Amino acid sequence: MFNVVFVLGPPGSGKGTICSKIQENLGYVHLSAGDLLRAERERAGSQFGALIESHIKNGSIVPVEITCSLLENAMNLHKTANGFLVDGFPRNADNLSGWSKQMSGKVHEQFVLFLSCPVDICINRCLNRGEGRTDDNVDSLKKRVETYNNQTFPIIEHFGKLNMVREVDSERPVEEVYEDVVKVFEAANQM
Ligand SMILES: Nc1ncnc2c1ncn2[C@@H]1O[C@H](COP(=O)(O)OP(=O)(O)O)[C@@H](O)[C@H]1O
Ligand SMILES: Nc1ccn([C@@H]2O[C@H](COP(=O)(O)OP(=O)(O)O)[C@@H](O)[C@H]2O)c(=O)n1
Ligand SMILES: [Mg+2]
Repeated sequence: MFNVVFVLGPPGSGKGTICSKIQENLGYVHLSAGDLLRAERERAGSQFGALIESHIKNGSIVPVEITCSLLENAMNLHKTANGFLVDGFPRNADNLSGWSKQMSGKVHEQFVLFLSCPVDICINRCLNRGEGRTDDNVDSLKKRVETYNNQTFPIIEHFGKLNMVREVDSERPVEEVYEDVVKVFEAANQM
């Protein structure tokens, strides 16, 4: 049974930044759904490259069968991890139902880390991220924020009703955000 923590929040809220610090210090393996999709897009011989790129540019969500299989394959490469940080997933109802279908009985979902940050700040962070991503431009960001508001936030609310959401204000400097995030992990694991 793999321990899983879902990490959600608007684009640019700091999911990747915080996950890499947790991975470094707490023995969880960071799996970014976006990074896995970008790697699959680049993989020679992938039949999904063009489909993935069109979703990424449009800020829409790739069908779960693709994303969930990438996540499960990556988890199987790290069988001894303390747990997995599943970053940027589940982002819509299709993601959630596909995950449940494919992963139930194989994973224990510990909690959802929700990094909350005002959207205007998030957009500025993305525009200054400097990773050369095809979706870090004003047009794509508008669509990504719309997708977040209409599809992802309802998923966070769904987990909220199950008392699974741990919200941390990620508008603050990284060190302060991280300090609070560590407390959440300590409480969950009684470290
Ligand atoms: N707490 C923070 N304060 C200021 N900048 C941040 C903070 N967290 C992340 N960043 C920066 O914002 C950008 C987006 O962060 P990232 O971790 O990629 O977010 P996400 O994965 O949620 O899109 C990066 O350039 C990162 O260095
Ligand atoms: N579960 C997911 C995660 C990302 N994606 C796609 O990948 C894009 C980038 O996701 P990301 O997690 O790397 O973006 P950030 O929130 O880190 O900025 C999203 O806008 C979607 O198009 C997806 O389709 N399904
Ligand atoms: Mg990210």
